Amino acid sequence: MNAPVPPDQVMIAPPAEKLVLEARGLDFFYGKAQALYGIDLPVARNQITALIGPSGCGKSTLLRALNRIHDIYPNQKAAGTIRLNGEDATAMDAASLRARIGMVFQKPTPFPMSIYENVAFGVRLYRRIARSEMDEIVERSLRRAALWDEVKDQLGASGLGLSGGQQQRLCVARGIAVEPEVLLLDEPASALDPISTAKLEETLMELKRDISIVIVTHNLQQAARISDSTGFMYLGRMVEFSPTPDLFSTPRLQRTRDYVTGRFG
Ligand SMILES: Nc1ncnc2c1ncn2[C@@H]1O[C@H](COP(=O)(O)OP(=O)(O)OP(=O)(O)O)[C@@H](O)[C@H]1O
Repeated sequence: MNAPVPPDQVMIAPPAEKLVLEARGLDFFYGKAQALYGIDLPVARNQITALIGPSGCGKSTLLRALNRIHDIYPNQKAAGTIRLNGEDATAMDAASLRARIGMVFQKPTPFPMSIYENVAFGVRLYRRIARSEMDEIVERSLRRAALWDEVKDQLGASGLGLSGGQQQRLCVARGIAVEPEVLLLDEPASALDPISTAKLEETLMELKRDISIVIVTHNLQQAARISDSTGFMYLGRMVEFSPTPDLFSTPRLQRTRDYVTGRFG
């Protein structure tokens, strides 16, 4: 008898009723070059989902596809299904989609305007509201991003004058001010010192009560510390997706084991 062939993919997804966002069979192309192959990504509500994998495996591409950033590049194309709270996200217009799925990038990207305006700007794109209500939204968002105490006396100062860690939390505040259902973060701590990283991680752990989070990270300890589920990607494929403790302590596939034990990557 032949030995059983090991599976080339393991997917231990959260129960369907817990999913807020779900990608299925997602392919992505930069011109003729295919960067994602049939990706399945289940994102559970009020959880942190981490994406890990070696450089170039497609983690950023996957986040960008979920946020439909490729819409502005004529040669980039995604195919497959993406459902957001049961709705077909590929049929939504990009602006409404981005109000519901926010994104924070690797480098802090505050706008060249005041701290207050950085947070208010996105809200104004979607709603016309009175100044007093905007003040409340700005304060609430800065509090939830754990930045309020550090900036409450300088809301009129430029966002560019903050430290890198503060700028990144400002970007989180900007991202959550529009109250998205999902927040995508692409290596948000890669430019931060350990103290700012710890603050950002605490912020994310707090935020997940209200917002579902997907985070790309190269820092395996960070994924293990803060996430509930982890997806390991390799060469544009989702190789193993499991509850985080399982993926790190008892990975099913050899390739995942090699990566999480630092044998390659
Ligand atoms: N703008 C682009 N045009 C063409 N190919 C691209 C572009 N951006 C990324 N790619 C390719 O797509 C693949 C996936 O890249 P991606 O940046 O998504 O990987 P990643 O896992 O996020 O890497 P890293 O961890 O280094 O950020 C790579 O082969 C990369 O060269």
